[in-house]
Amino acid sequence: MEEDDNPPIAIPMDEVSLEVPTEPDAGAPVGVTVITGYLGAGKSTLVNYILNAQHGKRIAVILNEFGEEIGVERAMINEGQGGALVEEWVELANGCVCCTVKHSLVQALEQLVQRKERLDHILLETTGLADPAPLVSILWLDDQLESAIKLDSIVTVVDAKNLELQISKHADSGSFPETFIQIAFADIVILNKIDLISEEKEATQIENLKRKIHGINSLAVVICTTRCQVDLNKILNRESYSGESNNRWEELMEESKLLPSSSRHDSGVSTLSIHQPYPVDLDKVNGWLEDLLWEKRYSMDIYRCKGVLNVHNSDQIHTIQAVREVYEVVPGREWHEAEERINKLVFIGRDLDLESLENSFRGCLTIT
Ligand SMILES: Nc1nc2c(ncn2[C@@H]2O[C@H](COP(=O)(O)OP(=O)(O)OP(=O)(O)O)[C@@H](O)[C@H]2O)c(=O)[nH]1
Repeated sequence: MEEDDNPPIAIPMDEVSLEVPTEPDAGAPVGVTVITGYLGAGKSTLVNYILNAQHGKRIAVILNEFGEEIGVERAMINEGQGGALVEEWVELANGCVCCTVKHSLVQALEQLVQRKERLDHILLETTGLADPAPLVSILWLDDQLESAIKLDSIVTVVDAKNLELQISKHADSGSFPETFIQIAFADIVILNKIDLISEEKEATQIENLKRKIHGINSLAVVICTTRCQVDLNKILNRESYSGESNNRWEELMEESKLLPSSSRHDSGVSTLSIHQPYPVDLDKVNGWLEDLLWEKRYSMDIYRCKGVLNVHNSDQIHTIQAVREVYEVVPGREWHEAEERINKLVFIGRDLDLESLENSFRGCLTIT
């Protein structure tokens, strides 16, 4: 099949050789990785690569033409161990992803994982979906409802040859094309088509592109590929939305070159972080998040927020996760003795204003 041919709606995987390290426990929800990316960036190439790789996992791939009319769709599942592809029917309501489809999609996913042969992972390619947020929040919320599936992470494929043009063309225009939004929501960015960059310029161009990606989303892990040939360990079971993954993104926050002091107000899509050592009142933090995310009191368009909180009278690290207006604050492990108790919050969005964020957050502190 040509890569550009119509792909099947859902497909799973053959047995394989790339190792996916952690054995999922039988009762645990099956992880769903959402794949986004601009037209032609290489999403189908990634899906085909995974379908043909040797990793020994049963991975279903669902390709969904959001924005198109959606009805009953075909799903194909490989029955492991060199077995034949089995077709499934995934029933999706017609309509927009913001309303009916997302619920029927979750139901369809749940039916898929309730088959007698357990799936190890699901990839959901979101062709035609400019903004993954509605889908992401419903998958994430569904996890909170303890269903058979859970959102694992968002992978955005970008075209290394065209990214610079796409970004610079829209940088000052006030329009925010898919590329910005898709990078802003990404936990992992696959910087694909590296082969199309001339060899002598490769190192500097890659550095430059990584800087641009991190300028939009400092927390994204960037992986360079040709034809999306990526180590699956790096994109599956990342648990980007679980409290357990805090250590990983705490490290990222340390490593990422966050730029609060140089860009105090950025009208584009960017990342900002705030740091405060004093303990906070949890109720006030909830009120503050609702002001920010629901009421948009400070006129910022926040796509993602991640962070840790030093909560008054608590020895537990509390973590914040937000996707657009949906947020949660969850208590996690205890602070280690040697650890500096601190509030660290990272925001990814448009029109971010450091001063407003810092000033308003001060209202949550129990010490002023
Ligand atoms: N040279 C080169 N070509 C690539 C690479 N990855 C993908 N392609 C080609 O780029 C074209 C687009 O790739 P697709 O995988 O179809 O991209 P897509 O994101 O699924 O595209 P849409 O479904 O149209 O959104 C195809 O012709 C691929 O063969 C790469 O790393 N290098």
